[in-house]
Amino acid sequence: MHNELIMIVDFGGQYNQLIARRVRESGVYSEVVSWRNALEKIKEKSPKGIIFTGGPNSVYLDNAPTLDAAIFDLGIPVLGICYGMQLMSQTLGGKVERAKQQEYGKIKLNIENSDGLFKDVETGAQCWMSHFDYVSKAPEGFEVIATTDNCPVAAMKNDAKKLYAVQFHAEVEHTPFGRTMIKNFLYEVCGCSGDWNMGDFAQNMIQKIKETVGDKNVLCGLSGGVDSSVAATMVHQAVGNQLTCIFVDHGLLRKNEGDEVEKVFGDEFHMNFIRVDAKERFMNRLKGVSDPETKRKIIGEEFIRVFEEEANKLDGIEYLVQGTVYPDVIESGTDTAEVIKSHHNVGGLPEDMQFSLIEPLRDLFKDEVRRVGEEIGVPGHIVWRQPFPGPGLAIRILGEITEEALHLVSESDAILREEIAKAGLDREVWQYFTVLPNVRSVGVMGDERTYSHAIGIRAVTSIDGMTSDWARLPYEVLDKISSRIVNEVQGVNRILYDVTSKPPSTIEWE
Ligand SMILES: Nc1ncnc2c1ncn2[C@@H]1O[C@H](COP(=O)(O)OP(=O)(O)OP(=O)(O)O)[C@@H](O)[C@H]1O
Ligand SMILES: O=c1[nH]c(=O)c2[nH+]cn([C@@H]3O[C@H](COP(=O)(O)O)[C@@H](O)[C@H]3O)c2[nH]1
Ligand SMILES: NC(=O)CC[C@H](N)C(=O)O
Ligand SMILES: [Mg+2]
Repeated sequence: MHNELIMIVDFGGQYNQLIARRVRESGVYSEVVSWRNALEKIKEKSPKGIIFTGGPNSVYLDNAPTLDAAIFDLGIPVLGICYGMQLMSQTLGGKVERAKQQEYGKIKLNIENSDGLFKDVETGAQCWMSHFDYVSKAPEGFEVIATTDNCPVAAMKNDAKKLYAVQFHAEVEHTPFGRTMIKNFLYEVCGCSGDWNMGDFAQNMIQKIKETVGDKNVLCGLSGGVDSSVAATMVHQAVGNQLTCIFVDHGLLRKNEGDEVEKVFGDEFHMNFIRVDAKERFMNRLKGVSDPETKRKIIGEEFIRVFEEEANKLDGIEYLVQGTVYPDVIESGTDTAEVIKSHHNVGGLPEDMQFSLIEPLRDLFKDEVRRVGEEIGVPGHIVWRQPFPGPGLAIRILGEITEEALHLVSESDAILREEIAKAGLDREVWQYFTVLPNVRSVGVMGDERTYSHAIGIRAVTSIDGMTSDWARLPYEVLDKISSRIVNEVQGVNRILYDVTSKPPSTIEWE
């Protein structure tokens, strides 16, 4: 029942879970642990290999994250990436310094030895770098296996001790041979056989949920979205009727969404389903609030209060299931990563909550959740729905949420969705919606001056929501959407198209 495991030691880098998913994609299970308790966890779980991530610190400064050198004597293969390589070097007697020439972006890699780690990788291949510091001298016993024009040790290894390290980020898409290299580490170095896949993940998780829940009852926050539908289906397969799903209509949903969700869950799913009309209480609490983080925290708390009230009407509810996914966790801030925005279901949770949480998808990215959904039989039209954030239209209205603002956003959004569907782009574009930036400008309609709202269109392509690019919607489609919105939604006289990627923007505007 126990799968081969690769342990990923987190030093606070931006792409840590990307490493985890590359490993999983290659057929080996992986988990991320903080550097603070890494040694203990590694001893407890005996992984087949260890990967050190990148991180924002410099290894030679006081208080930089570090590790007991004993980790290198366990006989378990280690791959250090960026900060991880620098830490390995310094700990084992090499030298790390601030580079005169920092490397950021796409860089050519000169490979000097292509056995093992670089099997099937051509010299001169492009890799992606992001560092100020560099290894100026490899530790004794190490062979330099790659360089770049500015970096004398871009990769190094000590075959006898099974220690490997690279300065570049093998986990990002911009290092095209990264997947091959990670596979080489797993299969050539660690000797993994590849005994893991998404189907196993789902079945193991269902078993684990069954054991955790026992004979207690469970509530699930169900939005009708991808993540909570997949989570609810897993829990339903684990404990059947002990599960009750609660769908909160907070008045911040898209046009007709409440009725559509109720219909789908009534017709296609055979779970206990309750729809709660909570518009008034959400609107009351949000009155006069315009700060984005305050909105998120209020919404996060109010969701829980609604769940608690519903739980008290039922018997023996101990657990709350949420469809939390990894980007919700990392963007809400962790002990090593910065807060980008408090997702209502993680950073927005109140401290005094009466439930224990069950979040079966917490370590996964959206595209992985979709694969799990397909494995366990969630209908395609739900698995491939575009994401919609829990705080809903509240974070697409900049400033205070009023009835007028809600009307402008939901009506314009309905037009946008209709036109995207008509153009057959709804699978191609990852997420698309309108926002109310809360600016007015002058226009002329029917020979009269107007001073009305602008509406922004946001449409992005993405794989996992962690990074995204603006979608190149055809001009004709944009034209149609623009003219329909200004004609059909009173109070709008200007349409903007958001042409920023993430980073530096985020997908939502708040
Ligand atoms: N209207 C709602 N009613 C009940 N629970 C909700 C609601 N909106 C969000 N949640 C809870 O918060 C979690 C996070 O919301 P999020 O929008 O990220 O996921 P989702 O709605 O399930 O999927 P998607 O990303 O496809 O929209 C959900 O999985 C669900 O548990
Ligand atoms: O359930 C959610 N609760 C939230 O508080 C939240 N904030 C953003 N999102 C969704 O997450 C993805 C990444 O969004 P950002 O680039 O705006 O951070 C996008 O798909 C967003 O729609 C949220 N989902
Ligand atoms: N991306 C990283 O891991 C960076 C490591 C270190 N902070 C440097 O700048 O060199
Ligand atoms: Mg949602």
